Amino acid sequence: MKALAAFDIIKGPCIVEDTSLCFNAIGGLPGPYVKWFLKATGPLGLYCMLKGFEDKTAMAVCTVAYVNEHGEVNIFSGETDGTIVEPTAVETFGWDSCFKPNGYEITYAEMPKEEKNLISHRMKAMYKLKEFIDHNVII
Ligand SMILES: O=c1nc[nH]c2c1ncn2[C@H]1C[C@H](O)[C@@H](COP(=O)(O)OP(=O)(O)OP(=O)(O)O)O1
Repeated sequence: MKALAAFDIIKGPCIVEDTSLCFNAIGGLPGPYVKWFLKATGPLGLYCMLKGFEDKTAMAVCTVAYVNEHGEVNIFSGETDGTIVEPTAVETFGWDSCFKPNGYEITYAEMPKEEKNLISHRMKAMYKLKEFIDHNVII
C-alpha cells in the first residue's frame, strides 16, 4: 500500500520503509501500530503494557519496499530480537529507550549510533535491499 502510494506520487523507482515493534506476550501487538501507541503513551507506556506479563521479549522489524520503474514491488525485512525494559534516562529516537537487543546490557538509546546501526532491524533490511540493488538494478 505505502509502496504503491509512493510510486503514484513519484512515478518512478522509490523506496519506502515501515517499522514494527512486536511484543511476543500479546501476539505481536502493537506491531505496525507502534507509532500510534508511542504517540499516546511514550516509551514508559509501552513498558507498562507488559507489566502483567512475565514475557517481556519483543521483536523489532523493519520492512523496506523497493518499487522499480514499472511499479513492481520487492520487499525486504530485517528483524532484531530483544526485551522491553523500563525506559532509560537517555531518550533518543522513538522507542529506542525501552528496547534492549539480545546480547546487550544496554538499550538502543544508550548505544552510539554507529553501534545500533551495526545490529539494528533497519540495517538488516537495508543490507538485503543493497544486495538486491547490487545484483538486479542497473543504474
Ligand atoms: O529504530 C527505531 N528505534 C526506535 N523507534 C523507531 C525506530 N524506527 C522507527 N521507530 C518508531 C518511529 C515511529 O513512531 C514507529 C513506527 O515507525 P514507522 O512506521 O517507520 O513510522 P513513520 O514515522 O515512517 O510513519 P508512517 O509509517 O506513517 O510513514 O517506530
